[in-house]
Amino acid sequence: MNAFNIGASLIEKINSGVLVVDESFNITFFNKFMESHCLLKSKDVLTKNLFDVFNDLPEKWLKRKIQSVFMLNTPGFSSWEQRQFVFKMRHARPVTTSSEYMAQNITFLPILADESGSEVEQVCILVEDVTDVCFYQEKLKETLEQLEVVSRTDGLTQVANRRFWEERFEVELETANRYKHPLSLILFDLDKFKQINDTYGHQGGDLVLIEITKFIKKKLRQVDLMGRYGGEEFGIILPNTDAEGAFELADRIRTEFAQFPISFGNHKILATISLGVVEYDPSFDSYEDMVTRADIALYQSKASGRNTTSLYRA
Ligand SMILES: Nc1nc2c(ncn2[C@@H]2O[C@H](COP(=O)(O)OP(=O)(O)OP(=O)(O)O)[C@@H](O)[C@H]2O)c(=O)[nH]1
Repeated sequence: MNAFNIGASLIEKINSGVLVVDESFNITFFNKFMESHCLLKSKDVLTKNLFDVFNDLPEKWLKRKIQSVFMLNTPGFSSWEQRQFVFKMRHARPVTTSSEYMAQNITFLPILADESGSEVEQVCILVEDVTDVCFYQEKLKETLEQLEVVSRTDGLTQVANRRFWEERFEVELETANRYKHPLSLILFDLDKFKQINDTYGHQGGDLVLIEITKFIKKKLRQVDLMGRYGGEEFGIILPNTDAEGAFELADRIRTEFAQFPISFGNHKILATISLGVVEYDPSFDSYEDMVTRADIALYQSKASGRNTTSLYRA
């Protein structure tokens, strides 16, 4: 077998698509890979126009790509990240991707009329199946997104953890300061939570923390952000909300939660919360200043018998 025959036989057997077109986009070569993945026979497509055989190709884009190889005598490339596939072929991988079609890297190679010359006679289109790469990239992206969510979420209650909540608080405070928008903070704490733990065990206590956050989440707007500040202490940032609005929301949460029985085995737990509310004032130096003031108001609520809402006043 001479070198030419070896080459021809290899091209038929490689696990990539090889298709050659002339300057009028007529197909002059179509290998076995293309035949089996496109369910077409070579004898039926040879001499036919590429865009008649495949009527769902991105015609304008593909013509430009092929023409530039003819004109410039340099290879061209298209990655699956730019265009997931050019030839619509189903992939046969035992994996689930977001698309049922084969992800492809496409290389466009010039074929010269004469090896010593520079006139491009035909263009070879090499179709590489990269469905696996695409699948693992998607998985990696998904995992990174999940990791990001985990890194800013409190594991027990699924609200923002303290670090993320404080970061957002700083941003909201700067925004309120710059645009002179109101901003309020509610700090709340479960009443006699130690007693709840002592009566129902830690699991009962954990359930109360989960249920209170779920209960409150439903009452907040999309832009509000609840975070776990400490063990049984939580903060709610309320952008574009003044003291009056924040107090009204806080007290509504308090009264409604006090009447919300939490089922724990055969028990119904009725817990209450104490709350402290503060509105941002430009004299505050930082979000910590605001937390300190909300904490003073929260302390007042505890001191006046718990299950109370207090507004901080300078
Ligand atoms: N189950 C459970 N308990 C927690 C968690 N974090 C903190 N605690 C408990 O919360 C209790 C807080 O007790 P205290 O600070 O004495 O406050 P309290 O009993 O709520 O009393 P007041 O705040 O004064 O009404 C402690 O017993 C902590 O162990 C948690 O994630 N799960």
